[in-house]
Amino acid sequence: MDALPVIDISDPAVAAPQIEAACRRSGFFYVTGHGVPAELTGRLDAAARAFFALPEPDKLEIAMARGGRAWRGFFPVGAELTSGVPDRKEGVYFGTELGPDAPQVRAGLPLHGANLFPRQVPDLRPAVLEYLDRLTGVAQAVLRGVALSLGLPGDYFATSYTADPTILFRIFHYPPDDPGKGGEWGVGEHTDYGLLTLLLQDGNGGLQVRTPDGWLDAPPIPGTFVCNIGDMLDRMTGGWYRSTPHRVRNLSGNERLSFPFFFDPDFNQEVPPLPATGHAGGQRWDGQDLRAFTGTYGEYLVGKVGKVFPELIAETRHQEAPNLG
Ligand SMILES: O=C(O)CCC(=O)C(=O)O
Ligand SMILES: [Fe+2]
Repeated sequence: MDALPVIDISDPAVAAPQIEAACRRSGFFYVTGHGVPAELTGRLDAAARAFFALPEPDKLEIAMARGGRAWRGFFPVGAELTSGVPDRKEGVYFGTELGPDAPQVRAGLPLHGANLFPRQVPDLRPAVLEYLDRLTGVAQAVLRGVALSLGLPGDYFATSYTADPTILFRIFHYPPDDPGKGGEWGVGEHTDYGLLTLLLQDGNGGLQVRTPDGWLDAPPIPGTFVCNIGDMLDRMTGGWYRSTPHRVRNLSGNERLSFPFFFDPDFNQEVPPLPATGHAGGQRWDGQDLRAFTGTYGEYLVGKVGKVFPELIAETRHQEAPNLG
């Protein structure tokens, strides 16, 4: 199979047929024409590198346990499980910045709240918050193209499922491979949960995508984001657009950083099939039937995240959160 396509999203109507082809074929494509300045991504990268270079006790000052049910903060290498196996990566979890008076926080919704930022690297906070803002615009533009590609009005998502989107953002650090350990996975094979992921990766590479023809590298292309569709878009299109398995292994010998931005449906909304996209999908990679699930996106997400961080879900249960799947 050929390399993944590069799609200019500056005019979503022009991009729409290319998006359709990419989503049908591999579910992955590179996004260009997004307008996010290199100055901002450079600032974000520099601040993130400064954070991961701190001694572990400094990083643990913003440990996820401090984030409580908002599920924000730092986790060390080995603390996150993909498909039941610990990943060779460390990272920081962020999301939409909400203060204690936000209605979602008052209502005790899991995954909502204030971010944790390191005091030692003051540049990280403004870079992350600015980045979340810019990437929200990019995601809405891509979804405009997705809507048009499905024969829906361009603002279909922006006026419904993503009028109040669920936004999660992570910064991952993949240490160089330890040759003695035989090529551990930074992230094991998985699909993403929501609508769209926009991934900024540094120059080291290591992301692989499972296509019908086998595993394909998604090498870094400067100035682009890697975009892939998640399980909710797969479900909404009845499998017409595929949420594709992918994984990461850092064999570069360098410190790899990546910055996945997850753009997902409204936490409180159910996610039924889209109108008039009655295409037949085939059997999914892991045999899971995405249509079997009923409930809100938030319920789906909390159930999924609990498998990745078993301790956190236990803590959230302890606090008697509603609606845990
Ligand atoms: O780090 C990467 O390149 C990909 C990360 C990823 O797939 C994820 O966080 O879902
Ligand atoms: Fe992923």
